[in-house]
Amino acid sequence: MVYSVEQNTFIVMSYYRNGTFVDGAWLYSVAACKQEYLANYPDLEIQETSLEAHIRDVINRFVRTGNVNKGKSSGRTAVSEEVVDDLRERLEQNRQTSLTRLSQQSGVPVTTCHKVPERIRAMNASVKLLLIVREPVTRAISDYTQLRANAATASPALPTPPPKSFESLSLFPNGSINEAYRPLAISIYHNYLHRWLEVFSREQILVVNGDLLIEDPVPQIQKIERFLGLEPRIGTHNFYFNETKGFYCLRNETSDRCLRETKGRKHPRVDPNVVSKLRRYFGEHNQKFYELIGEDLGWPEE
Ligand SMILES: Nc1ncnc2c1ncn2[C@@H]1O[C@H](COP(=O)(O)OS(=O)(=O)O)[C@@H](OP(=O)(O)O)[C@H]1O
Repeated sequence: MVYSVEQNTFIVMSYYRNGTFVDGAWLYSVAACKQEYLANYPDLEIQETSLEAHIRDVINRFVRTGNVNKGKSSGRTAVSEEVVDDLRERLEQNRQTSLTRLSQQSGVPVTTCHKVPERIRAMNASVKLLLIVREPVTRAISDYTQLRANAATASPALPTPPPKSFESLSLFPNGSINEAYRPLAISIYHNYLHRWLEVFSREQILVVNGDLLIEDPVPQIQKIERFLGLEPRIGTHNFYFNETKGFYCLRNETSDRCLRETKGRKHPRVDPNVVSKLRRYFGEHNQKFYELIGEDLGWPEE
């Protein structure tokens, strides 16, 4: 069966329109999209299983290329979370991969990341941005924990090699720091923030302390409300500490809701000497970051 551009466009719109926002994440359903498609095109004879496969194809293509139909691409690539995860994984597997090669493998143009601030300004020059940062070593361990969890679930049918420790990925055998290890590199915040400050004024960006957001969310959310010029509505009555999860969860008149399991994973124990070494390494980078934001976040340097 050949689908028209109109039908494929309908599929993409229906798929995303029927998404639901649950526990801080968007969930999409092929089944809901299929039902809507069948209701909209009742006269077409179609096998439901082949329609499901087609919906998946169209969505994958759309995510990969930004197009609903096969054929010549517009040259623009939609960089979805999946694409970012794919890039990360490729880098994890082979840290020597050049940007050019990575770009060829993934279809993401090398310059795409560099253009994001300009593209956002082109969309809305007075946009307000939130930058949530955690102490860089904790962030790196969080990132490592997430990558390890993703690798374990990626292909459950295949035997996975035992995971490497955070220590062995962060340090070379001679004890020097592996600066190319992505979870560490991404924690050097000034490397990224300066691009945004070339495009947006400092007043347009609110830096939120992610560690305080975890410990005591209400004051941080209230800061965000003020920054966004929203009517103050959030208070302590909106949160309760969930002992099982070990994090604050949301509460309103009708329900309680925690962030999903992938948020707030237990981190592995990391050798305190390695943590100290990494904190010393981040010291000068943190100072550069503080200078850019005009605020000292007081992250430990040992
Ligand atoms: N209330 C509440 N519940 C659960 N988790 C919370 C909460 N507030 C902040 N956090 C922290 O959010 C971290 C995950 O957010 P990320 O932005 O790193 O997630 S992701 O990379 O987009 O998946 C996640 O990091 P990890 O603890 O390393 O899992 C949490 O510490």
